[in-house]
Amino acid sequence: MEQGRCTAIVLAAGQGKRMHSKIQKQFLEIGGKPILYYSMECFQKSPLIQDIILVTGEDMISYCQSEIVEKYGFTKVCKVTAGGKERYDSVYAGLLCCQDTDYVYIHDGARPFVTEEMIQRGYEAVKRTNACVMGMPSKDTVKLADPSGYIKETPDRKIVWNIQTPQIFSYDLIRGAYESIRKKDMSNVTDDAMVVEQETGTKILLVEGSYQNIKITTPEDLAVAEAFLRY
Ligand SMILES: Nc1ccn([C@@H]2O[C@H](COP(=O)(O)OP(=O)(O)OP(=O)(O)O)[C@@H](O)[C@H]2O)c(=O)n1
Ligand SMILES: C[C@](O)(CO)[C@H](O)COP(=O)(O)O
Repeated sequence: MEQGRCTAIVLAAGQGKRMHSKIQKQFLEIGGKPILYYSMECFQKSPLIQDIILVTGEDMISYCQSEIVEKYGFTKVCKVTAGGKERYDSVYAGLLCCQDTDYVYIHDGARPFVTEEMIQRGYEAVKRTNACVMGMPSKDTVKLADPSGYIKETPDRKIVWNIQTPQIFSYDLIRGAYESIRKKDMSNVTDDAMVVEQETGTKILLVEGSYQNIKITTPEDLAVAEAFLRY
């Protein structure tokens, strides 16, 4: 069976405000290498991925080119491009750079623990469904709050998942969904699945990621990440 062409869009244009560090978190080091290095390395190694588009801040493009792409030999990178103010602006910038691709893996550069097995699981799922996202069943009980901070509802934990990246879609589907939603208010959009949910009738499959596939967001996540590297 012919293999579909896959492009990874790796997002590294965020400011990392919740990390409170001088350097944007994706460039902070864990295990002696930038956080961004680890997911780039995984997509570089995966035989399923043909191209990588790295999205970063306008002022970090030349740094990424020399200190990430060239330094670590990420030969699959076909474009380092400027992102936008919000995550969804950066995703859209990445989508505009895709060429002749069948599937896109949209991945947070702040999630260093993506694995080749996850990329494989995502590929098998997206070929069947056109849309899938990595996640894990919630280990905690989840409450929905009312505007005053009281519990409004407790969803059945058996159907609650915490969502991760990569989020994987057929290119035409995600590009069309983004084109359509960009004309509207996007302020509630926090992941790519939401764009497909809101703009299309496509059912999106939940695929097991891993409990290690954390998004490095706040300072204590750095200690957890260092521990995972030694694990
Ligand atoms: N305008 C943006 C915002 C986020 N991201 C990327 O999207 C991923 C997930 O976003 P998040 O963890 O929220 O990163 P930041 O926006 O950098 O963090 P914060 O919200 O704390 O500022 C990160 O890899 C981040 O670099 C991006 O490419 N462009
Ligand atoms: C896409 C995401 O990583 C899924 O959990 C998450 O929604 C990104 O949110 P953030 O506020 O941009 O970190």
